[in-house]
Amino acid sequence: LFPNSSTPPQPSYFLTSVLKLIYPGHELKQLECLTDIYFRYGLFQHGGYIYLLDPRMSQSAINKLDKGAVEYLQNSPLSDSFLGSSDRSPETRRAIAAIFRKSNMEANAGKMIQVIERTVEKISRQSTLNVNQISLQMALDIVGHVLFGLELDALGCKQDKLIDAMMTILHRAYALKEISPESSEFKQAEKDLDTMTSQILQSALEVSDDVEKSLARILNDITGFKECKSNMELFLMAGSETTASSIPVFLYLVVNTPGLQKELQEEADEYFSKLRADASIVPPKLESALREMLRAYAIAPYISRRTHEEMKLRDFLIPHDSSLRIFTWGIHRCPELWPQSKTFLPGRFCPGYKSKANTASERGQFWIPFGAGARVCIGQHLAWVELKLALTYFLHYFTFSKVKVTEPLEFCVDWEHAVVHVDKDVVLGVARRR
Ligand code: HEM
Repeated sequence: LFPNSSTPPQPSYFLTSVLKLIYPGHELKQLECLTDIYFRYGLFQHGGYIYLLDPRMSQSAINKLDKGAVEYLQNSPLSDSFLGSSDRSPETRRAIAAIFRKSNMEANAGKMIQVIERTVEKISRQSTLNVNQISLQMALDIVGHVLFGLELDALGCKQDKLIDAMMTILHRAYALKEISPESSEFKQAEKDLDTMTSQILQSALEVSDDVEKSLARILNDITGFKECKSNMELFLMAGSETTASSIPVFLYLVVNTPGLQKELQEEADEYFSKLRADASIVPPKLESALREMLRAYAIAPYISRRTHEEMKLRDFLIPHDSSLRIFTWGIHRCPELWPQSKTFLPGRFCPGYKSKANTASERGQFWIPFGAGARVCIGQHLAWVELKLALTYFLHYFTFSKVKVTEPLEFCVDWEHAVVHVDKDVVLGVARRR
C-alpha cells in the first residue's frame, strides 16, 4: 500500500476498486478517502496526476510552479484566456490589478447593491425559490455592472441566452457529462457564447469613461480584440459561476443547521445599514460561516500546477512535466488538519472559537479556497463583497425554509475548469420578513 521510495505513493488497484464500489460515481468522495489515507505522506498519485495534501509541500508548489492549465482547459472556450497562460499572465494581471483591488471592489458596492435590491424584489414575488437560478442571474448582472459597466439584461435581453450557453458548457457538458464537447448542442452553445461575448465587449468598449480606463479597454489595448474576448468569457464564467454556486450551498447549510438562520438574521438586521454605508465592514458571524462553507465545500476543489523540471518535495522526486493538483477539497476536509473536519461548524472562524478546543491553527490550518501566490483568484474581493452584501440582504429580508426537493445535496465536479457544482438546483421555501 505504501511503497518506501522517493516516488509518490500510488493507491493499489484493489484500494481504488473498493472505493469505487463504496462511492460509485463519486470521484470527489473517493479522492477524499485517499487524502485521509495518504495524508501522512503529503501526496499521492492517481489517474495521471499528483495530488498534493501537505500544506508546506502545497505552498511550495503553488509559489514555484506555473499554472498547469495546458490540458485542463483543452476543450474549453477559455483556452485562450490568461487563465490558461503562464507567459502572458503576469503582464495581463499587472495591467488590471487596480480594478480588482479590495478597496476598488468595496467602492463599487453601490453598483452591486443596485443589482441585489432588484434581486430582492424578484425573490419577494415567489414562495418557492430556485436559489441556483436567481443567484446566477444576480452574479452575472453584478459582473456586467462592476467589471464591464454594462446592464447585461438591457443588451437585447441577452442575459437568459448567455446563462443557457454557460450552463450548457459548464454544467451539462463538463460537470454532469450529459452531453459531450463534440455534440451539436455544445458547439451551438460555444458559438452563442462567442457571439454574445463579442457584442458585450463591443458595447463595453463603447462605454465612455474619461477618468480611468475600463477593464475592456485595458485588456483590448494590451492583448488585442480576440484574446480580450477570451478573457471577457473568463470573467463572465469565473466571475458568475463561482459566487452563484456558493450562495445555494450556503443557504442550504443555513436551513439545515438548527438555530443558524436566526443568529445570522439578527446579525444581518444589526449590520444592514452599516454595511450599505461602508462595504468594508465585516459581520463576524456571516464571515465565519462563509469561510467555513468555503472550507467544507471548496467551490474550486483543486489548484492546478505543472513542473517544468524535476523537483524535490520533501523526500519525493517529482518528475519534470508532471501535472500537480493541490487538492483543496481534501486538504480542507482532512481530520489531521481540522477537528471535526467533515462537519460544517459555522462558528469555526469566529474570534474566540479557538479557545474552545479548536486546534486547527496549532496544526497548521491551511485555508486556500481562492488559491494562493501569484495566480491567486483575481476576483476574490469581488466575490467576497458580493457574497457579504447579497447574503446580508437576503437574511435581512427573508426567511428560508426546507422543501422536500432540496434533499440530499450531492456534489459533482467540472474537472476541466476545476469547479464543484451541486448535482441539482437548490430549491427553498421563502417568506418575506420585513
Ligand atoms: C467564491 C468565489 C470564487 C472562488 C472560490 C474562486 C476560486 C478560484 C481559484 C481557486 C482560482 C485558481 C487560483 C490558483 O491557481 O492559485 C481562481 C482563479 C481565477 N478566478 Fe476565481 N474564484 C471565485 C470568484 C471569482 C470571481 C468573482 C472572479 C471575477 C472575475 C474570478 C476570476 C478568476 C480568474 C480570472 C482566475 C484566474 C487567475 C489566474 O490564472 O491568474 N473568480 N479562482
